[in-house]
Amino acid sequence: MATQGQVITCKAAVAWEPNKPLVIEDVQVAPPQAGEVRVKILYTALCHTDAYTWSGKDPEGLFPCVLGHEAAGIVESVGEGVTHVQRGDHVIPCYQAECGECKFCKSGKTNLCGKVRAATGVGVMMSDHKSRFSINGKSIYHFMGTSTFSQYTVVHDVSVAKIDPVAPLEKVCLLGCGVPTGLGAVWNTAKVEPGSIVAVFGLGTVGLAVAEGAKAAGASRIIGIDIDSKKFDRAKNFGATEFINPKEHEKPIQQVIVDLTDGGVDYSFECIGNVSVMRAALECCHKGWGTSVIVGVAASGQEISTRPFQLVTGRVWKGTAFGGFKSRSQVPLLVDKYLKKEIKVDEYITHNMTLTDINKAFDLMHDGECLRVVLDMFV
Ligand SMILES: NC(=O)C1=CN([C@@H]2O[C@H](COP(=O)(O)OP(=O)(O)OC[C@H]3O[C@@H](n4cnc5c(N)ncnc54)[C@H](O)[C@@H]3O)[C@@H](O)[C@H]2O)C=CC1
Ligand SMILES: N[C@@H](CCC(=O)N[C@@H](CSC=O)C(=O)NCC(=O)O)C(=O)O
Ligand SMILES: [Zn+2]
Ligand SMILES: [Zn+2]
Repeated sequence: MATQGQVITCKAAVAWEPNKPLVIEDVQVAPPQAGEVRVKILYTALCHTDAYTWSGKDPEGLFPCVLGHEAAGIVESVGEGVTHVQRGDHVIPCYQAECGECKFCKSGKTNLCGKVRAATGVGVMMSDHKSRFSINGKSIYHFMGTSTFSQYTVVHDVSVAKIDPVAPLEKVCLLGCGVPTGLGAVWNTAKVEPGSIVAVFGLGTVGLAVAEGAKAAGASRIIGIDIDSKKFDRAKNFGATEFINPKEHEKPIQQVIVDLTDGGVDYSFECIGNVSVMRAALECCHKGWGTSVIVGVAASGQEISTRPFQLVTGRVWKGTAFGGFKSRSQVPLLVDKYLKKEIKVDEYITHNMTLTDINKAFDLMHDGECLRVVLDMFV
């Protein structure tokens, strides 16, 4: 039955309130308006940023909403004026847009895009400042411009990347967030050179992707740091060469690392979202040139600090969003790299479940064994 131009009623996991179990609801998804695309989401993964917003600590978290931003699907219909994708295209929704025309996109200095960010930060579509999701007339907010915990979602056309239809959607959904973030933090943000010494704080999906990216960049030592030593064995397969558990040391972790590396590392990456660790990650960098990249998302109200002397003496503190990748143009290239077996993706998927099990899937994320859970949206 043709659905184009019609409201679609489908299943979605709705976050009615912070921290309350998500509820699988029948939601109405309005047709895409001009400059919008309605996507049938086939697979979505869960990212810790979904859990962060759900917790109520995200200043941009609005409820009720449909969370989710790491997914893959097929275009169901497009609104007026949309030319770069059409019905049937395989796509990855991109929480970081790329319009190619705004001040940010044209700067050549950042992957951030300004076109729809104000609207996506308040859970609505740009054209009319309204949501396309509702339940019996009650409006439900969008999230990160993606809302992939729904069988159908509406995104801005600048927030969707067309990919090779050969790619398995149940795998490449991961290229919507965590894996590109870690790889790009190394390749685009830090620009790690061959022979570098790298420290990775936090060996979840993002930290492992940092290790993978650092190995590909030719780093000579990749030091993995985690408070859970069970993470270490697996991290070897992603490129980490040595491991430190801060709990097993009396000295501050930055001092332990400085002592082990003749003065500090060339590059460090914080992949946790803990502001104390962010400080340690900066301070374990080598005087004169060491660069630390903040990747983890810290909750509202948290602040970073260090002695300014750390920066005066040449250390550099940076951050990265989506690993600095320009989404619409570079996500398809990452898919191609996966198809050529140049980057890992399957290895980050530890669990496969269904949309109905989404609350169990979130529980699993606290399990030390879990990296990414992929949900099949239509089982
Ligand atoms: N900047 C960006 O564009 C993005 C940021 N993120 C953020 O990256 C962070 C990491 O994401 P995932 O890898 O999925 O999370 P994860 O929870 O799977 O991994 C975090 C790891 O840090 C370890 N850890 C926790 N506290 C620690 C401490 N004090 N010292 C050392 N290790 C510690 C945990 O044992 C775990 O292995 C999250 O904050 C997430 O929101 C995720 C995607 C994109
Ligand atoms: N709303 C949050 C912002 C959290 C954040 O920093 N998000 C990252 C992506 S995390 C993905 O899993 C990001 O890319 N930020 C840039 C952006 O434009 O949002 C808060 O206010 O804490
Ligand atoms: Zn994410
Ligand atoms: Zn732009």
